[in-house]
Amino acid sequence: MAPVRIKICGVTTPADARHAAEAGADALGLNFYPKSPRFLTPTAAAAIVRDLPPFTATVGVFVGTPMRQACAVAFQLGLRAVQSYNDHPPSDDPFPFAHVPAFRVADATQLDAVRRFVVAARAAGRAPSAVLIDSFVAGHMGGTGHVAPWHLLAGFDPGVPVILAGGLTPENVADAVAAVRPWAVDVASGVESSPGVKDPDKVARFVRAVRDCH
Ligand SMILES: O=C(O)c1ccccc1NCC(=O)[C@H](O)[C@H](O)COP(=O)(O)O
Repeated sequence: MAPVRIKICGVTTPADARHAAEAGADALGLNFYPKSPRFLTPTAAAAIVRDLPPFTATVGVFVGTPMRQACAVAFQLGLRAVQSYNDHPPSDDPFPFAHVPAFRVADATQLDAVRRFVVAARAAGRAPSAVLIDSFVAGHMGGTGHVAPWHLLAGFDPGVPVILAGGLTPENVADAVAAVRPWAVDVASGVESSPGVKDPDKVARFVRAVRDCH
């Protein structure tokens, strides 16, 4: 099995970000959603990006932001990817950024919507680089700590890589990988001591747990 990639989402300080990168995270999420406890201004995000080792990917998290505007922030900061929560394929080409639409899933119908999104985006020449599947919690866009429906996701193949998010922790991530076989895993609250504050020990244990998956 190819190694499962790891994104640590919602880092809020250069020290937390650097530690996650040094612990072995492949990617870090920088959250630009003002209602999130993990929210960053572009200036604060720039300080984080500047301080990272060279080979760690940075992903901008945007909720309801027009793609053109999200790409402008990504361009300014030199981000690798744009994770978006818009409900339809972008009408602007996110090139040169990897586009990762995020979906909050509670039932099988919503997985059909993910498949349809990928087909429509591909037909428009804007296939996503991956899709992020998160749990559905009414009134919350992400970072909820609630587990996604792994049983629905086993064998789910939308035609692009799947990033599994939602309620992952150092303790349950190996079971999640065994059940879903995702291309990557994503965690925010499960490696924190309080909202927006990463716990270095939890981050290191999360990365080790994923690296130990076979
Ligand atoms: O983390 C947030 O506060 C957040 C708020 C609004 C939209 C997205 C958000 N996070 C995006 C992520 O990719 C999280 O890692 C994902 O939702 C999983 O979070 P968690 O269940 O806390 O691990």
